[in-house]
Amino acid sequence: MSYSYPRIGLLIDGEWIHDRDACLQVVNPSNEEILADVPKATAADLQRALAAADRARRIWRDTAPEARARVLRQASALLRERMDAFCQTISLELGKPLSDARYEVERACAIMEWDAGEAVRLYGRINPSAPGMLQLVLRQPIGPVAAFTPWNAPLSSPARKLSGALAAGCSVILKAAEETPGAACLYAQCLMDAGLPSGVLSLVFGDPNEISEALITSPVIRMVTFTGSVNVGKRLTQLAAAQMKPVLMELGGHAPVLVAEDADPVQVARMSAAAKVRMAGQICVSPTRFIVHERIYDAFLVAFAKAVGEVRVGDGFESGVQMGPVANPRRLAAAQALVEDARRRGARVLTGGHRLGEKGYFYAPTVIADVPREALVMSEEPFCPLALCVSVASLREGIDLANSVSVGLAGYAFTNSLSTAEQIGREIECGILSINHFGGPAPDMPFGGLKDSGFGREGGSESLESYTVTRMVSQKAFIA
Ligand SMILES: NC(=O)c1ccc[n+]([C@@H]2O[C@H](COP(=O)([O-])OP(=O)(O)OC[C@H]3O[C@@H](n4cnc5c(N)ncnc54)[C@H](O)[C@@H]3O)[C@@H](O)[C@H]2O)c1
Ligand SMILES: O=S(=O)(O)c1ccc(CO)cc1
Repeated sequence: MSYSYPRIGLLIDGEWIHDRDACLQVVNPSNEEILADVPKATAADLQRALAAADRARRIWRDTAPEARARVLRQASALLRERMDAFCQTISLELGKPLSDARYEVERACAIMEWDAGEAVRLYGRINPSAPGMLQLVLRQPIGPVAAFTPWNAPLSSPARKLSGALAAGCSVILKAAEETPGAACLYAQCLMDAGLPSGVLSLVFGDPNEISEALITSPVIRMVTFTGSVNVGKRLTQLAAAQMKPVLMELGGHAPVLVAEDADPVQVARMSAAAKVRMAGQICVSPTRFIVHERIYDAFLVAFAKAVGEVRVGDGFESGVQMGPVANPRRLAAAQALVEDARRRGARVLTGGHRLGEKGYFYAPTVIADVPREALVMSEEPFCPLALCVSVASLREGIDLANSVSVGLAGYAFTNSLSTAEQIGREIECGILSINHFGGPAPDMPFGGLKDSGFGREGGSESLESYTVTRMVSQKAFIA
């Protein structure tokens, strides 16, 4: 069966542009076939996108919040209508199993519907004052936003950023990932078809450094939002700081999973296997360091290696496949190098630890036991299906190990003890903690990290905060 992949274009001021040199070819990571060329925005294209965002800024700011919410809800309805096209596109460009792609589309819809509701709840306040004086606190759109999204969530990452910014009343220029541009193009078309005025959204691809430099240093752009690696996040933050522009940074993680001595090791191992292979481990909240109490460590390892070893890996279009390939040869090389380094330092590979097949970027889901603290993989985000297991003698040792990395995004813990759960909740340094499950935050909960994982929150009642400024207006009833 053949599946169709969208034509990739730049969307600037309501017009799709295709006739540009290619900056990259999109490759299907399951079979290495070329899917499309990605047009490279020129410097003049970026200037046009900036001019459009500047012009549309006032139009969208002054559009009633309920009308903005209607556009987002209508776009969400279109996503559901076009579900098959989205799922096929995501599976083609990223290799995700179709069921995971469907989850991503549904999550994008839920995020947009949440933000649509928040658009009409952007309350200011009236401060108490003497008669004849009105003191208003207003929350207004910050202005044009430059948004940068990565390849691992080709739809839900752009949806997260666009729906927050658009709900708040900002125009946006999105640079989505060149590696997975198809879902972003389909998504931009849904927003246009839902009635978003021309120029409020532009979508560009090209050289990431050139684009970030041109957008962030332009006086038109008032705020920068990025999801991706810590290194790039720090570079963009420095660039924005030099222009006195605020940022929202959703960066990497290295999530610990604390398994306390009172937890059921077999049950936790089975749940851990399913969570580890989600998105082939290429997600910032992926559970990575399994920190297990020594009394249940061996039982956990046996059950974990068995469950991970049984995961069905393959092309996302095959039925029953639980994990697809990694996204690109960079991730394959990273997996191989991190496993070799851990092996050299004395870690035991219990299952996986090698590439699968020669065509496509498949890497076997891997469990590594007794990983020394100094192994590179204990501090570098693997962003591939590697699970690292370590035993600890006490909860204290486990919490200290969990907190020993420079990032703090997601964390997980398993225990049947209320006091253990309470201590972990208080002491683990991460922005998102799930106890006794691997679910992440729904759209009504704030998502974001501590330390090098970035700052700002997406989702929750905080969702629109980054995209607004607070202003005060005081108004006397008469001129004294
Ligand atoms: N937090 C996340 O969701 C996330 C997503 C993707 C990658 N990553 C991290 O990145 C690591 C490596 O992946 P990679 O090789 O794709 O990483 P990378 O840092 O090279 O790229 C990540 C994303 O940032 C974009 N990017 C790169 N330079 C940019 C710039 N100057 N301006 C704007 N955008 C820019 C890329 O186009 C890509 O979409 C992973 O190991 C992981 O740690 C994190
Ligand atoms: O699938 S999700 O949990 O929504 C999710 C969260 C974060 C990111 C960014 O890495 C992608 C997908």
